[in-house]
Amino acid sequence: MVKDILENVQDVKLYINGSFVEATSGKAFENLNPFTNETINQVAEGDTADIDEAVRAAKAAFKGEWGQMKVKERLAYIYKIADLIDEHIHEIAPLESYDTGLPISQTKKMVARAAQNFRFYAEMVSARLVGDAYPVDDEFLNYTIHKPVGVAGLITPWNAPFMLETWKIAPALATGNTVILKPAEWSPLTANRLAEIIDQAGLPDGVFNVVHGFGETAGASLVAHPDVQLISFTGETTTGSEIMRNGADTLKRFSMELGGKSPIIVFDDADFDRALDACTWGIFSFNGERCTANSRLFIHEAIYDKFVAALKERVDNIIVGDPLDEGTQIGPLAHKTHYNRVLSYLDIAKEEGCDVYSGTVPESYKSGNYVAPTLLLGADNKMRIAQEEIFGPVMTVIPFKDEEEVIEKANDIRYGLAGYVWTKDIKRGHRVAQAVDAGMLWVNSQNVRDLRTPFGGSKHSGIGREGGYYAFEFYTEQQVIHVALGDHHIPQFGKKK
Ligand SMILES: NC(=O)c1ccc[n+]([C@@H]2O[C@H](COP(=O)([O-])OP(=O)(O)OC[C@H]3O[C@@H](n4cnc5c(N)ncnc54)[C@H](O)[C@@H]3O)[C@@H](O)[C@H]2O)c1
Ligand SMILES: O=C/C=C/C=C(\O)C(=O)O
Repeated sequence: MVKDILENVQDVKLYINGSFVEATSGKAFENLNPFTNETINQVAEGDTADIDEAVRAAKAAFKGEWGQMKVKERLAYIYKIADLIDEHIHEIAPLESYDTGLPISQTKKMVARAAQNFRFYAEMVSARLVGDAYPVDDEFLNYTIHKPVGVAGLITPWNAPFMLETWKIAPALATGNTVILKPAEWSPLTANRLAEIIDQAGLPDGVFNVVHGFGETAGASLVAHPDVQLISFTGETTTGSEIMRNGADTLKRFSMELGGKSPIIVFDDADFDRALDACTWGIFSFNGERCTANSRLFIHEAIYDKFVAALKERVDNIIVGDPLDEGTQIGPLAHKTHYNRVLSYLDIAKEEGCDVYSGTVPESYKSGNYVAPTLLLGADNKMRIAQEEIFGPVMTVIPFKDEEEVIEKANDIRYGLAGYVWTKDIKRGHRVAQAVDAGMLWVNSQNVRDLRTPFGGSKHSGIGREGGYYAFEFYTEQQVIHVALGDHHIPQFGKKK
């Protein structure tokens, strides 16, 4: 069945105003399979004209049926999308693996999480999208309501495309906005599948639109469009800055989920085996292309040798393979360009004096974008390989002596997305977690998500938060209504005495 799905992948069109259409320019770009670097299909290359068309449709839908719809009815569509995703996991997950190189066992879980994103926001909106009341004695009742903002522009990356797209689309739609998604150009297949699912769910035309294309053209036009009220962006830090510059003239509201170089700190009293499991999973799952990956390991000097020996054994035994094989733990990186960038960091590591320890890639996979799981040993936090986001299955390993030193080093970086602390000392666990400058910390755990909590980073890792109530702050406009309950005093300007 999977073979049939992949052999029958069609060219991808734009989804605008309820129809699948070619780009206005007639142009298309090639989509490659990271496993073979062969062409999968052609993708319609949207640009300014298509963004204009999509914005027109989204604006009309917002003013029309979708904007007028009762909340219960709107949320029924959101639940329907969740159900349809669940029904089609077994075809969406292989498409995602085919397009990105992510192992199928992991994409299956991510697709299930995507369905959950829709369900979660339908529940959040029905139970929690409430305003506040501010009675003022018997003079006023002031209260707030949340209104959708309008047309939402969502710009997403290729590293976990389906899950990250739905993490934005679900709250944007559930709160009543209309949406234009600009997916990453390296991973268009499942965004297209989502358009088909949303079409099947029967949402009114123009409520959800997908414009494929490049960041510099389609993405930039979406950011600059005066009728797009907000941009939620996930991607690289430098792209985030560029987008903020380009959106300044039209005063866009921004949510920025950006890069990371997150520390995992393992103290000598940590549960050794669990810390080892978490540390390996945290850098090598998603092929290391995870924003919250623990890409900097700080390991206490008393257990450094033993922990590194155990890590090497894991690296030797990780199953590098075909992303569509159930047993595969690491697949090829999403694109040749990114692969070359990640490899360039292995050269930099050698130049900076690290001991580069890599697993192996089976000979039969040499045409894919495979980077073997790699440890950069004997590193110093000042090195480029400790400061820059590599975004591959590569972990920088740094020894430390004491708590004060490790906190300073963990924070000596421009990023602040996530962090992980391993210790059996509960006081130290809290203390160190609170001292790390990052948006999200986990104590004695890998990156386990709770959709209710604020997701996002500090410093150069982002602005704002997604998740739970935090999505309401971003995707809705709070309006306050002041109602006089009696005849309070009004100054009488210009009234003759
Ligand atoms: N903090 C988070 O939640 C989070 C989650 C996932 C990924 N990321 C980060 O994303 C990066 C990897 O993703 P990527 O390489 O796709 O990022 P990227 O910044 O290159 O691209 C992301 C998206 O932005 C678009 N884009 C590029 N230039 C644009 C422009 N000038 N105007 C508008 N849109 C533009 C791209 O086409 C793509 O859709 C990593 O840095 C990773 O850490 C962060
Ligand atoms: O690449 C960014 C993805 C972040 C989300 C997670 O790591 C996750 O939710 O598992």
